[in-house]
Amino acid sequence: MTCRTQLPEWQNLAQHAQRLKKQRIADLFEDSSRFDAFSRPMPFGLYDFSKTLLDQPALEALLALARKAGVEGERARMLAGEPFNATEQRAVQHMALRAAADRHPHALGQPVQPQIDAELGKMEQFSDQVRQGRWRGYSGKQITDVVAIGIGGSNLGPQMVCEALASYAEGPALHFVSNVDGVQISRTLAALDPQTTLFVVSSKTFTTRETMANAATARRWLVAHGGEAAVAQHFVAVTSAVDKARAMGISPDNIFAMWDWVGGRFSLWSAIGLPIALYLGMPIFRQILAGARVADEHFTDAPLEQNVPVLMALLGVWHINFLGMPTHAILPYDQALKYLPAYLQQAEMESNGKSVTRTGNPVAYDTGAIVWGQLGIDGQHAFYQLLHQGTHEVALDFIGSAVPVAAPEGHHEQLLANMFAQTQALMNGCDVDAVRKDLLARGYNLDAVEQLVPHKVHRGNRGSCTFLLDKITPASLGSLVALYEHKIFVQGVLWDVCSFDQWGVELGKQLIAGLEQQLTGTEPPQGQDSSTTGLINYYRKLSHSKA
Ligand SMILES: O=P(O)(O)OC[C@H]1O[C@H](O)[C@H](O)[C@@H](O)[C@@H]1O
Repeated sequence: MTCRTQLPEWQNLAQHAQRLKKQRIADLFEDSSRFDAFSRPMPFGLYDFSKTLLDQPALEALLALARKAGVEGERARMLAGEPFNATEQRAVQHMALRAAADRHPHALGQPVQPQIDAELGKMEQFSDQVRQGRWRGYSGKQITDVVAIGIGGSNLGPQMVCEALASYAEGPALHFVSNVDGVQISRTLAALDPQTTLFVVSSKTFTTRETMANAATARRWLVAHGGEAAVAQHFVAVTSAVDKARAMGISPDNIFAMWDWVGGRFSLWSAIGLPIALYLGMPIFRQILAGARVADEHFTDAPLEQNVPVLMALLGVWHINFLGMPTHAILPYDQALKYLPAYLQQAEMESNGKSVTRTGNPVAYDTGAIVWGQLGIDGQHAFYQLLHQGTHEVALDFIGSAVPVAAPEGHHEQLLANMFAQTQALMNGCDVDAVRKDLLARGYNLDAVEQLVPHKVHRGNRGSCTFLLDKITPASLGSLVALYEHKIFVQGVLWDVCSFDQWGVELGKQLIAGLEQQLTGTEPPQGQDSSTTGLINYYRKLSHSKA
């Protein structure tokens, strides 16, 4: 495969970028059809990318790159269950988890639908039992609280979804524990009754140290109150390493399977979603899957120029590689989407934060966006100053919903007005003349006006995309998440990187055991750099003086 930067399509895009950098986005709106040309219906909503520095020739050049990179062929390979995760020789079949009955997905030649159906059935049975009070704890009481223990892909998806759809909740109270910092599990357990608490230990590998430490602490707490026999009624596991879960004393009946053809950060649709089913009920979980399926069908069937995740991916490449904007902020204007930025941060950065191509050659261009963000309305009072007047340009996704889930009179309009106002202010800015006029009208004297003008000018021309969902529902949420998943896939193809492995997280993990030993040891630390030695010694001095 030719290096991307040597493709005529890539070079053509560089020329378009040079041309457009002299252009103002606001001026592109002189074309009265701009909104129609640069927005698309998306499942359960509308995607507006008209407020970006893009015109029709540049958009066509981006689509040409997508064709040249073979997005459609690669999509077919992934869907066919080929070893698309090449460095681990695994299929990539998270779409199978929500596939229509007639799709018959395969992974490496093996049908996967029977396993998926069986696990969904098991989730249904178990979550119904717990929610209906038929599943009893060791003293015969119903379950009132579920503690979901897991980290990364085994935490972020369920936590994001449960927060988003909390208004549908009518099951047991739900608590998430991910951090090995003992404060989190201690505080969680302190407020709970062991007789009525169920633990869901989620870990694809069942080796993740943070999760294993938290599970062990929870287990000790339970056993101290209810004895060893209580584990069977109070612990369930979700994992692809069934043997390891059994070794923790969890009964095979209480182990929910996942598979190596589902990446952790794409796994909320599998039994990793068990906390969702317990909290919201299986019918809601199935609606989430159904919404994602609508997005999958859009992704697989819509032509590239109408295909929202393809357009999202292309815009990302445009911003990063041609307009020099390496960071991407996710700005939800809906309280429900509070944890979406954190969720997408893992999904995107762990997938496409790579610096070699699929054949192992160094890339000659930037990959994976640096994803960050938080609820937009809070961000306005925190970091938007930099978005409006800072030296960095940031790619921005504003996400709101037309119909609120619940809002006292006037709140939702105010929220949406804020979102639209920000996108306008960023794009239009406020030039010297407008600032001067405003200050004079406010009665400032001429000297003060001239001093203040440079500080108050907003140069504008800062683009953004807006996702306007009809309403946050289980289906629309499932669809939105699936659209971002597909964006990640397309970007991986455009950048020619392996999006479905994460070797970069391993090295740090390997060093932990040795360091743990040295922290607790008394011999002078061996084999460390002087920085780490100094830190260990400082820690030891304090921890010994505490003792
Ligand atoms: O589900 P687990 O095996 O416990 O893994 C939890 C997480 O930890 C790893 O370090 C990876 O970076 C993530 O991709 C994964 O989701």
